[in-house]
Amino acid sequence: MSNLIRSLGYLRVEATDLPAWRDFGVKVLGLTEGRGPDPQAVYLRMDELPARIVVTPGAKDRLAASGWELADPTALAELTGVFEEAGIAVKPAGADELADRRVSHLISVDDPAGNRLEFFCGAALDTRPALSTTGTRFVTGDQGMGHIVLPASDDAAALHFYGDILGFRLRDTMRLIPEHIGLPPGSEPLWMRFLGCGPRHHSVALAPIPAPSGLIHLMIETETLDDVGRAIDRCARQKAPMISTLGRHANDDMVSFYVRTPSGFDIEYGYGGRTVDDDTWIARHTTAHSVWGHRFSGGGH
Ligand SMILES: Cc1ccc(O)c(O)c1CC[C@@H]1C(=O)CC[C@]2(C)C(=O)CC[C@@H]12
Ligand SMILES: [Fe+2]
Repeated sequence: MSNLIRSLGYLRVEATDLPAWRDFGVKVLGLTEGRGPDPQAVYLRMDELPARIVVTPGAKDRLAASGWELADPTALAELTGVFEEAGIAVKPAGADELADRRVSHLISVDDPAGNRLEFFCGAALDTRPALSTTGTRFVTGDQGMGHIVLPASDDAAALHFYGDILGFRLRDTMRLIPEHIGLPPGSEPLWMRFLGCGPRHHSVALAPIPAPSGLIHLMIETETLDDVGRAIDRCARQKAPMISTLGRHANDDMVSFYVRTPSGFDIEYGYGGRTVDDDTWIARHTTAHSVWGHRFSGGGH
């Protein structure tokens, strides 16, 4: 058990259509375009970090890596030791990768399902404020940039890696109905695991749902409900494919909707998620994904 990771820091996405991503990020999501070392990349900001979503040109649309923030080089060295003890291959970063990500220290590993994770500290701060042209403000800080849902077919292996090795805490479990995720009825029970590393209810969830892009969704959270309502209006205006209605999740209380990105995974756009205290939190188990709403269409979920 390490308990060294503070929050979700950034995502690196490879995409085939960069102009579509710039428009989607800025005009639909209300993110702010930043500048960075790669003139071909699209840097999307939410706060004082130089970028939270970095989109680089690629032959395929895929999540290249999620980046997780640690407090300092001591914590990162400790985590490196935890991986080595567990027999997990650690790839140190070269000077080019550090410069590209604007962090002082970085290592990367693959989880048991093959999802690439990067762990970093010493992120650069951007002195220019991230002023969204849509007026949107995002909830980040010690809650990080949001949460991600990653594909993981082996439940026990995923729980061991994220729980026992990374030290994430299991915050909730949901039983999935096979028909809801496009599988034949009556097969084995399927579990979705929600884990957290800080005050945010979950920073990562793991689901046995295949995802061609390597990501099921990224959740980003706004400061007001009106920010979510205005984003729904922008989806309609920009013809961005909303794949769920507005709803409130049963576990983290988030009021959100889902929209498809140009890379085929989804953004959950939410407001009002709960924070938890590890000293008093009790992990529960549910079969209902929402208190109301979240009717999915189109995308198959
Ligand atoms: C159930 C739930 C609670 C809080 C969240 O932030 C959250 O994203 C979810 C899961 C939504 C979930 C999904 O990501 C993939 C497709 C799923 C499994 C469905 O088919 C219903 C719920 C969907
Ligand atoms: Fe989510």
